[in-house]
Amino acid sequence: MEAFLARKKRRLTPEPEPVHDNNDDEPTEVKLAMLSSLHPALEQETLLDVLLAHDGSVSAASASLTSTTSPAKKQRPSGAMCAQTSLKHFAVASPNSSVVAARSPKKARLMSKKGSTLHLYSPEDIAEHTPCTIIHNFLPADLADALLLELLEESKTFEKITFKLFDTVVSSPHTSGFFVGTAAEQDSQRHEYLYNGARLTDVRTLTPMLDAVKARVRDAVNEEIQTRIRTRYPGGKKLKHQSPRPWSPNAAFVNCYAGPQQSVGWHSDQLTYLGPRAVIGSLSLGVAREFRVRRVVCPKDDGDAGADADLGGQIAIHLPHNSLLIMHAEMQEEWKHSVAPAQVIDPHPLAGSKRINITYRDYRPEFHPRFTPRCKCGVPGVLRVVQKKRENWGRYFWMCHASNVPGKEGCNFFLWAEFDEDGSPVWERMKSAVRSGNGNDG
Ligand SMILES: O=C(O)CCC(=O)C(=O)O
Ligand SMILES: [Fe+2]
Repeated sequence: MEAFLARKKRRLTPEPEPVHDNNDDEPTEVKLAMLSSLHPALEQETLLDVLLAHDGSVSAASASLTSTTSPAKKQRPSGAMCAQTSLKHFAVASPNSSVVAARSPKKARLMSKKGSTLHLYSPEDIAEHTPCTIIHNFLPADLADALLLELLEESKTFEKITFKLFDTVVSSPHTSGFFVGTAAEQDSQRHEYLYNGARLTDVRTLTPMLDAVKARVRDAVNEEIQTRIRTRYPGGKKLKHQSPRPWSPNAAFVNCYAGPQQSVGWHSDQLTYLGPRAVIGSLSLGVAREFRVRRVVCPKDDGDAGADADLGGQIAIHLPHNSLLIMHAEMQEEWKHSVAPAQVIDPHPLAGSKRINITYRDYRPEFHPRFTPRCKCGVPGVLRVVQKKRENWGRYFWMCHASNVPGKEGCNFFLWAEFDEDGSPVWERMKSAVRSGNGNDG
């Protein structure tokens, strides 16, 4: 919820097409990429149809295309009628992810093309092509409806979040409320934690229903994490810096989107209090909206920081009422997400045009601001990851957050973050970096 502004458009540099050998064992999307490299003027949909018509033989498909009289003309398939024409339309290789499909290492990653949106509905497609998994009809229907009604009532007193962006104070295009488990946590959140460099004044305690649902979300998320590790991560092992401990949510941000125009801009969630490789459980209630995800692409050279960050298109995950989306450990560092304004919505019988979203989060005790590095402004720093420069790509660092406080200037504090294999901070190594002068090179 901390970042909701659309980023500036940057120059895009096309990525070279992957080169593959002709091999009958290749999955369809790889064959499609081969065919595409042989017939670059033809649409992927057309190529797919021809490929299927030739039983997956690239050479036969290619020969038939070569003999076609007007190859550049798009040939629409007859009877291709569905909401999602084909996932194969989006096949490109993606070189810079820490995660590969464990079961099918040769499989090309599907990614939406620049400027296009790939719409995903089924849990299988979402698990395969995004860093998320989804569980539809997560709660018993009555409980989901009751929780929705309770939060619609709560949301009447939610506020837009405001923060300072450069010299302008901006406010989020939706409202939010923050809930924690106990009165002690409420007090600590009000007086010790910072969000966008500012204190939260409105911190509430979890309602009994939010608390009961938290336990269900916790169990489901832990199961999904294990499945993800087993089936998709290299060697069936958790990611480096991912916590091996069970995910244990102790806070919930609740967002209310009061109509189709309310939204949240492209962002990654702040890792400052969650630590690296954080997992988030996100429950949607009310009107169905599109949750968009986009991979952060490593720029080709540092001379043009972030130049390729917009390369590739976006994937829209449809979030109906009562669906639980799990953002897995690879999400925040390597992907960005947003909820775009909607052109049209289907009104929900209880919520009208409103959508409620609950993100359950696990605030790790070792990332309490009492322990994290403080800058010259005297406030705890913010934890970020290098996403815009090829050099040090994916490395974590602490920096000053005070520049986001309205009316306050920040300092140039910068410190590389050091974590052990399980993502716990290694403060000693960070302190020695400061002593040796390596902590302030940002
Ligand atoms: O509304 C959603 O589904 C996502 C909200 C979100 O990204 C956030 O609160 O950080
Ligand atoms: Fe988010």
